[in-house]
Amino acid sequence: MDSPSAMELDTLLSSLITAISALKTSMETQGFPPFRSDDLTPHPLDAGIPDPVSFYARRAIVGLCQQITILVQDPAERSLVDHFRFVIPGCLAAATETSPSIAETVLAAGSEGISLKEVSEKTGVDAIKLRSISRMLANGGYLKEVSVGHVVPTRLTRSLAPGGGPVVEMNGIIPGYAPPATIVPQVLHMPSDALHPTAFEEFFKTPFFSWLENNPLELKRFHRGMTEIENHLDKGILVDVHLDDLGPAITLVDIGAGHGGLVMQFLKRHPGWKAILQDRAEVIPEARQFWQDNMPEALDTGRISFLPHSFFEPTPLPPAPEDYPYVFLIKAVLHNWPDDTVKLMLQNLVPAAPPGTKLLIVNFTPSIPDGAHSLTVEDFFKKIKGKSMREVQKLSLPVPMPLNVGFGAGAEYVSNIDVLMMLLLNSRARTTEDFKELLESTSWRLEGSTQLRGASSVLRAYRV
Ligand SMILES: C[S@@+](CC[C@H](N)C(=O)[O-])C[C@H]1O[C@@H](n2cnc3c(N)ncnc32)[C@H](O)[C@@H]1O
Repeated sequence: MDSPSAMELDTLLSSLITAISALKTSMETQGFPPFRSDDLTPHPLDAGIPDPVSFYARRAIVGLCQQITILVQDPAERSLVDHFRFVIPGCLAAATETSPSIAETVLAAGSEGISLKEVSEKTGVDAIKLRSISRMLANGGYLKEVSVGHVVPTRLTRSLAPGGGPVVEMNGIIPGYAPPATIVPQVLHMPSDALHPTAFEEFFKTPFFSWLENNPLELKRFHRGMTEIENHLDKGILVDVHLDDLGPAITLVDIGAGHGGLVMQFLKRHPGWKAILQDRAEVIPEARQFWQDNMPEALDTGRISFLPHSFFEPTPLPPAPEDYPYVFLIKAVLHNWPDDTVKLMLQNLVPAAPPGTKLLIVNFTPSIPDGAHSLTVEDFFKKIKGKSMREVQKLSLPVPMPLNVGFGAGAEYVSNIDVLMMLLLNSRARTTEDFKELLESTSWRLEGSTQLRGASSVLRAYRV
């Protein structure tokens, strides 16, 4: 008879085979080429929005592979490997920061590859350091050492080369966001609220956003990195958020709107809608210019207007016209603030929100454990096969067994952001349960949440 641990491994393996075969079938149906680690051209699944089966199959494969790793590896070795993970960002920064960078030099060499000696000459990186760094990069799949001292690029090398993804820009601000992690034990007992210093403040003696404002170079890279993250990890927001049921005539009020790029897409999709973009006064001229450049007719017809106002103060909005009720939208803002501040922000909308007013929150949302269920990976892929994302959203399926909560490592990025927000801002990535509590304490009720193909979800609430 199988021992219990052998059975667990068997279940993981058969689930993995199911997920891989779902991915392969989906790719073949769409005429996509197979993945190849030496393919230097972007794969169609890495660009655009993947179909639902491919999206979930990739998540399941990553999650299951990690579960297999942690099941079979010596726990002491596993934890020691995790302990040393802080060396990885250093190597990623090393691969991107010189000019030319290690990554672009290896990528430019093409499939023939290049000797580390040549990479060292071209980039100016010390040959001995380069060897260690490149071996670490090879462990992560960012390049491959095919013979001693000779490396070839892989399909991941591009992600570290200029224009390849968010990491190239984000590496620039490591000196800001990595050091606070070193003092976590010293801040563990401090409350995570607006009244107490963050790990960042304990380390740098200044709040994170002030530090950014005082470091214009980092600030520039931070904003570029944010845009890249949205382009790469939250591609699903526009296509997967469906708001038709809100009615043909509403006034969307975007709180902390930035330029209001998503609102612009919504106004294009819903010709009867108007919108108000609220942000700090200094952001409004840029936002107005963005609309002037991209949708000037919305300015001319008054469909878009701007409200310079801090969300820390009660809204100055007059009651909405009856035929154009307000629908509030808060996108990619709340994860920057601790709970007490978020409560204040939600409370500040109430004066302009008669009972029934809708509120949409688009944010990173870590999963919570599903209730008891028996849905397996095999059932999951059978149920979503051939379905559109909208149909999949309506099925509201739990994460299939034996995957860990939220597909585990399949959605690891959200856990990274959760901890980063703790370190920098005494905040967190909030689950639906967290939001339920915050909303209920501020005259709102959570109606439900919808998963998107990306790192975010959309939560719907209404004013009670
Ligand atoms: C991470 S950005 C998100 C922008 C936009 N919602 C998006 O998804 O692209 C956070 C936004 O909050 C705004 N913000 C920060 N403090 C604010 C305040 N006190 N009142 C209003 N907006 C504020 C910032 O100016 C910025 O536009």
